[in-house]
Amino acid sequence: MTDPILTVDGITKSYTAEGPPAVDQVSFQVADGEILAVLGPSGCGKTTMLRCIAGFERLSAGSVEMRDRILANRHTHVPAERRGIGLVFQDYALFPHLSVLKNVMFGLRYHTDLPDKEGRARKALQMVGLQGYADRTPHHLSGGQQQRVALARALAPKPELLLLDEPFSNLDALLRQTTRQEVRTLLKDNGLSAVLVTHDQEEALSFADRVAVMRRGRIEQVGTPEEVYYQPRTLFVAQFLGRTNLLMSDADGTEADTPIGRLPLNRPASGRVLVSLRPEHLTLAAPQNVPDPDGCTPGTVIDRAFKGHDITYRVACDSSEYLVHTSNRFSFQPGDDVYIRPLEPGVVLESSPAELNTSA
Ligand SMILES: Nc1ncnc2c1ncn2[C@@H]1O[C@H](COP(=O)(O)OP(=O)(O)OP(=O)(O)O)[C@@H](O)[C@H]1O
Repeated sequence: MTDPILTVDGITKSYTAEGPPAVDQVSFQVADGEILAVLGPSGCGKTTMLRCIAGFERLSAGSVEMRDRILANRHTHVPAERRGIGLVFQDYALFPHLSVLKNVMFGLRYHTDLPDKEGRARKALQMVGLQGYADRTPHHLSGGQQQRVALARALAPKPELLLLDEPFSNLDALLRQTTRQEVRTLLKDNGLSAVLVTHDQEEALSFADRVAVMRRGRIEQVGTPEEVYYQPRTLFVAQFLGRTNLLMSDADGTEADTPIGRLPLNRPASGRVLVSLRPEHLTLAAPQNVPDPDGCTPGTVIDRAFKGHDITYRVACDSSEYLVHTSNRFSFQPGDDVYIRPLEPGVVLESSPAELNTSA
């Protein structure tokens, strides 16, 4: 990693003396200009972690550093307004009676010595493409535009780091997609570093350069979107990031016997292991197109979900069901006999097969 802008080292936050901490020994770094998404289900501690970095919560343990400056540890707690961090929340928290420009200038309230606050605020509005809206009040803007005003307010003080807490979740589906694309482009064009917290897998995968998957106060895996999606380390990550096929398998080195035949593995393993295969890593073929069924498993199509550019099939093989995601060039109907064939190595999960029923 190039020089990290943010180093979070073993931070822990307990609200109560009993029970597990809300944030439990979380460590990660954010590189200069990087967007990191922290992805996890409701209640896993994402907001608490962000509030610890922002300075709204005191740490129970660990440290937060920005560049070489300690923001928080056992002895130090730099107040939020002196951390040089910009914040954008789910509810834009704009003042309805103030103009867009005044709302953005509010972001500069601690910068008492700044000579031209209005000029700075207008530049921030320009960055988010709202220079023509300075005199309007927020309720004359769409949800996406209001969120961009909130972003301009956070950007006006020129923070070194932006923290984004579910910033797109109040927007409807289409606006959410376009707004997050615009915000990503804006962050990238300006070389800004950001931490986004979200419970939305698609948002994390499409918005971030790296994704940290969080569960029960801990980070379970950090990697590029492709790594966490295609090479999940645990059952939780495999299931939280999308649909997957879980195969109880017997591994002997780089291969395993699985319910759908012998399969190469992404890493060597031995004994009883749980193997994950995404639906798009399986394909189907009609029996007449499979002269040599070696490496294929016979099955029957149970149902299909047509999604325009692709189709997801549910296929029964013996007593198990598998999901198979194919392009719409291969079309089968419920009841069709098919062969199911893996296209990629199986991904060995660190989770024990016994966790299969207790992974929530
Ligand atoms: N101020 C508080 N006092 C006591 N417990 C809290 C407080 N804030 C959060 N918690 C608890 O800490 C845990 C983590 O909550 P947090 O809001 O950080 O999770 P989250 O992942 O952001 O969830 P969501 O996506 O639903 O906001 C939860 O069990 C929550 O009830």
